[in-house]
Amino acid sequence: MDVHVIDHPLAQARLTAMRDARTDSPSFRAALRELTTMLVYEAARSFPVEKYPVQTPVTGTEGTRLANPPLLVPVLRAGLGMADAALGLLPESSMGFVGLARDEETYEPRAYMESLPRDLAGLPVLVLDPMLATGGSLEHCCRLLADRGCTDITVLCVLAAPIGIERLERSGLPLRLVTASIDEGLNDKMFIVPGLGDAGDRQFGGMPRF
Ligand SMILES: O=P(O)(O)OC[C@H]1O[C@H](OP(=O)(O)OP(=O)(O)O)[C@H](O)[C@@H]1O
Ligand SMILES: O=c1cc[nH]c(=O)[nH]1
Ligand SMILES: [Mg+2]
Repeated sequence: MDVHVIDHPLAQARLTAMRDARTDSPSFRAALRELTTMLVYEAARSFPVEKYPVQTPVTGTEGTRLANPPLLVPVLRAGLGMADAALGLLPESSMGFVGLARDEETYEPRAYMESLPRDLAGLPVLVLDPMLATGGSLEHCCRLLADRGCTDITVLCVLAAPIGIERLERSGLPLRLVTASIDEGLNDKMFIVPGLGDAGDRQFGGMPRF
């Protein structure tokens, strides 16, 4: 599996703001939006393009556009904070939604929402979820996509734990990963260390569980 870490100084500065426990929800959401713009920008570097004629005020020339804009799939809740920034860079894209909540005892994902096109053959998908911890949630999401015929999945994360990356690798699913960091590991509650806490709660409120 191709894993790409975005170590640009501006991306790392936004990530640091998100890690900082003193960062409040509005600033956390702003840093996530800005970091998502950078992750999407880098992930899109390899997207196929097509040429088409455009007229400038001076003359005719050749323009460039994405040949096949991806479907965007934020994983609720935490991925919602990446959706608007991704759509801003990819305005031609459509959006599907997957709602998953990790069980606090088994750490397995519980699916509560799924709104996706029935047939994803030929359509690349950009999955948005800031956290790859055990990998259960993203494996579940990517399997839903592959079951609908998707063969080209890019997962965008803020943080990835090595064990989660290994799980996605073992899944054999057709995906690549773009992340701002590969962290050290997980604690006994399966939170990423050093991490940033619960990405959903830090954006939208909730009780700390780590
Ligand atoms: O790799 P995993 O061990 O499966 O953990 C990662 C998942 O945990 C978080 O969601 P959470 O279940 O906390 O739901 P939320 O977004 O509603 O907070 C996160 O956004 C991922 O989806
Ligand atoms: O560290 C973690 C692990 C899973 N989900 C989160 O939001 N944070
Ligand atoms: Mg959460």
